Amino acid sequence: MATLTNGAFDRRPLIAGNWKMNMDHRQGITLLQKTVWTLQDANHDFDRVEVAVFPPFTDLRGVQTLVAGDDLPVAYGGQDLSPAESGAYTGDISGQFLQALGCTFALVGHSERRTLHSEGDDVALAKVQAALRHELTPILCVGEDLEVRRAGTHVAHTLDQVHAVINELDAATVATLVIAYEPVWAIGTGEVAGPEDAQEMCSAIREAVRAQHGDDAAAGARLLYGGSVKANNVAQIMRERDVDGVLVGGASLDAAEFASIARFEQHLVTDEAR
Ligand SMILES: O=C[C@H](O)COP(=O)(O)O
Repeated sequence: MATLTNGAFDRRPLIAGNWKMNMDHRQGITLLQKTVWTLQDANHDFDRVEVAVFPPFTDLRGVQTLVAGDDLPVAYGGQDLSPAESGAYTGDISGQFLQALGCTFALVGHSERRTLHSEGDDVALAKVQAALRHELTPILCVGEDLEVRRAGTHVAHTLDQVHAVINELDAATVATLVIAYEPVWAIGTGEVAGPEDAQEMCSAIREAVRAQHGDDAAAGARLLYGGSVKANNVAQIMRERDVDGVLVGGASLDAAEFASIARFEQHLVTDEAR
């Protein structure tokens, strides 16, 4: 979490909740209401720390109606999108549809897509480009599995995934990109990469962006950590210099827990007071 001397963030922190294949369209509305109400009751400054949710596709229309109707200060996005625009792509959802539903973001290249749907870096690039065509901010997910981590080649492996996308984009676009480092071995397992692991990779990603696209792109790109983030470990992760936010799975299904994660600054104060 890079901060300026006046205490302002130089990149707005992003707390993102990926609901994965949980919460039907009714449950999703309730969860979102509870999450936002909890944050509003705590006077959360949504302009200072951005909050976004990633519901299943079938929830998005309801989420849009709720957010627009109640003027909720929360962003939302698709968990995936098609690399194609329209036509004979059964089961796909296009960036155009997400844009029409008011989405701000689209997750791309999540490890569950890479593993369960055999999506490689070429697909991730095509999806990032599709998102950009529709003014959606892609959140490119990258990271290594346990085998790669044990072999000690995790940095090179993850940077290959990053380069496969950023090398095909211009510097101005990369400056707006969000990249989420999610070590696969820490997703949904309760295993959390240490804050130093998150910093090691986020720093390496930022330097890779700088080497490819220069200082402005490196200063602008927001880098997230994801993998078993909870209220009780978010502060240590967010304290790291190159970590600008977190991508939360399981804990985003609990409104109080996710709200507490979004209010990570409170935990920083508490930790420092100990
Ligand atoms: O997209 C979120 C990540 O896969 C992390 O999931 P998790 O917080 O349940 O480990």
